[in-house]
Amino acid sequence: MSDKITLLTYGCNFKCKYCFFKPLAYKNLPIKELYKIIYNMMGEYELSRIMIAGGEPTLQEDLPGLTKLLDGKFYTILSTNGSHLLKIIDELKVNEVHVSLKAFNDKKHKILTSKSNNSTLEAIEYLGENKEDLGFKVEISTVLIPNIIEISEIDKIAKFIGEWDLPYHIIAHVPSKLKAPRPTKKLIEEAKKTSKKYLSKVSTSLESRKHIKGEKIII
Ligand SMILES: C[S@@+](CC[C@H](N)C(=O)[O-])C[C@H]1O[C@@H](n2cnc3c(N)ncnc32)[C@H](O)[C@@H]1O
Ligand code: SF4
Repeated sequence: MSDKITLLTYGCNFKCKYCFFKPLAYKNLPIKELYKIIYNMMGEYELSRIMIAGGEPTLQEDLPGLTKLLDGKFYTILSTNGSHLLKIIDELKVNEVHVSLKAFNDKKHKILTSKSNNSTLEAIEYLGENKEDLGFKVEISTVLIPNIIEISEIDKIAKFIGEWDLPYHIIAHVPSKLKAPRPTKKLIEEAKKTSKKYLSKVSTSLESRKHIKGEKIII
């Protein structure tokens, strides 16, 4: 049993063609009730880390309130597409924020997600400029998709975030809706090598975050 759970929030403002998030059903829970469930699980399962993802968690009105309730009791990681992050950033109480930048080229971004990357780039710029004063760690990530988001795009993203030397995580595409394959180990290693030209901290899904098949907790 892992010490980490992922809270999946419902709804998203992007329509990423490759997104593997498939909500089958959801419950509308007041944050205090949700917190009570999590708190009870903490004792039972030795939980210490919570990832808040989705869907797009920053669209949930009471996300800052939830992070305040979790603050100090759990190590909390927010996973976001970054587009609404600046609207709530001052109210968040989290330990890490992971921003996924789907593409640097805006035309590509619009084709892939249905939205411009302007607000995500703005959020990353803010995180970079203020990284010493944020009070949480930051990580930027990109899904490497053969023939769609390739080395040239990773190179542009790494160069952009290189200005602030933000930690970068390269995620291997998991085929779901989009019929593109998984990148090969060679391609992932090449993407890492390219990013290392600009960044001191680059990780890939080859090294971390393996999803354990069949292990699910549903609230
Ligand atoms: C499902 S999203 C939820 C959080 C937020 N909406 C976002 O996009 O960052 C969580 C992470 O999964 C990644 N992701 C989504 N579909 C994927 C796929 N088919 N293969 C690999 N990663 C994927 C996203 O890029 C993001 O980094
Ligand atoms: S922003 Fe995140 S949740 Fe929304 S469609 Fe894209 S990958 Fe899926």
